[in-house]
Amino acid sequence: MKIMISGAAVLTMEQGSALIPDGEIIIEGQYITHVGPAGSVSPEQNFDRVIDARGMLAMPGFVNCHTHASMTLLRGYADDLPLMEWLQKKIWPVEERLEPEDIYWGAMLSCLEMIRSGTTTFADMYFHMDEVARAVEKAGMRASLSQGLIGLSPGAGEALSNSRRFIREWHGQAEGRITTMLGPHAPYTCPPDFLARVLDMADELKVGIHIHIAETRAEIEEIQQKYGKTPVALMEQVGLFNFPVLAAHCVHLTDEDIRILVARGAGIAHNPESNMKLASGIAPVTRLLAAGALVGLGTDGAASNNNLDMMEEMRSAALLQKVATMDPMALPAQDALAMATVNGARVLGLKDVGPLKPGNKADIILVNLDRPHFYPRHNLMAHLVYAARASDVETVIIDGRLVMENRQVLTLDEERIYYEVQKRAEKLVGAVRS
Ligand SMILES: CSC[C@H]1O[C@@H](n2cnc3c(O)ncnc32)[C@H](O)[C@@H]1O
Ligand SMILES: [Zn+2]
Repeated sequence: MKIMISGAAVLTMEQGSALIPDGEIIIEGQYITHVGPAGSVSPEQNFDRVIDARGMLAMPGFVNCHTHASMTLLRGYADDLPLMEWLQKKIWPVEERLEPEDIYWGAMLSCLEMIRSGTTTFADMYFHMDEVARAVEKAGMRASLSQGLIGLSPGAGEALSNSRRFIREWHGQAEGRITTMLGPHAPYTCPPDFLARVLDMADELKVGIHIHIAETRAEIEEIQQKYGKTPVALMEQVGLFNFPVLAAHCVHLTDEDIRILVARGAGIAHNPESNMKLASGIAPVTRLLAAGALVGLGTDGAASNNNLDMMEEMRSAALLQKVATMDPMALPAQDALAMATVNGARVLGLKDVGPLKPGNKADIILVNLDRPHFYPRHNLMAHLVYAARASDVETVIIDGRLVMENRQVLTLDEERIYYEVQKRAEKLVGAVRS
């Protein structure tokens, strides 16, 4: 399939975030083969599709660096609680009852919500990940998937073996849109001896590790009390950072923790809305970026956010750093936008995903600029971070394929998803409450 997008303002998000006011993009198969100003494509070329994108902004799709897709099933089920109480009293008891089909439909709802808000790639950690992989394949999204592992649970050994099978079966599937990692949940659920087994497997399979680290004060106190170290220092001691790491949260960090994360090249997924809602704290993003850390943005699951909207997440990230540091220049729009897109792709180790340039995968969204909140046009990047909303995303292309056009999702049956999710959520929560 050869597609041309013409007439759009193109925000390439290449170094310096170049904006082409009236641009042309060519997509051939999965890849971008041309990005240039109007008139740069020779008129003799033939295309299967020409998308007239006048009045639109073309930009890289959002990369949600940390979520639990199927937790859309539990959206609004447990709110206004701190993390440990939320997990132990509300979430884990329901998760024990989840059937594979529940996970599939929760992930389908999540894909629908993400596509409709311009997310093209997400990183997921959960149970029954074959079902999430099936949903990703069907939706046409790109994803980095990790089977969640609770080292303290009786079934941890079996879950680890199942991770090996999952990685062997799914890594590189869906025309390469699916990649995989190992997913030990957190230092407080995965003790060092279990993590050692996870690292042996990472070495065997040559995959990275997705883990929650330093999310709450309670975690810091528990790990300090058990091991006499911070969670990051403990992870350094067990050898975690000898592998590519996707570290979710990183809220409570010492200067030494930041030094370790930067020196070891860890990717960090910042989740501002989940951290606010669970009152976990404010991640030191400004300090991390100043130190040279690689930081992407995530929503966390829909049970602690409560949506998967990366536009909103960008705005929250920028505003939160300003208020935390009392500095209005903290996390400017351009940096928030980079975190939500191209830097997110780097955090997930996706080498040919990110900036709109020839040779990169065609993961492109078209944002409708014909809206009151996008006028006047002083600064489009500021508009995207401080004024845009998810419904401004008009069209989504992933891996060179149209998955949403004029707000119609082409790969998914919305009505069926709503029906299945409502039915399953009622069964699950009703069962726990009764
Ligand atoms: C082992 S699968 C993933 C596991 O993580 C739980 N979870 C969801 N959100 C968070 C969070 O913010 N911190 C820690 N754990 C979280 C989820 O419910 C699954 O049990
Ligand atoms: Zn999480």
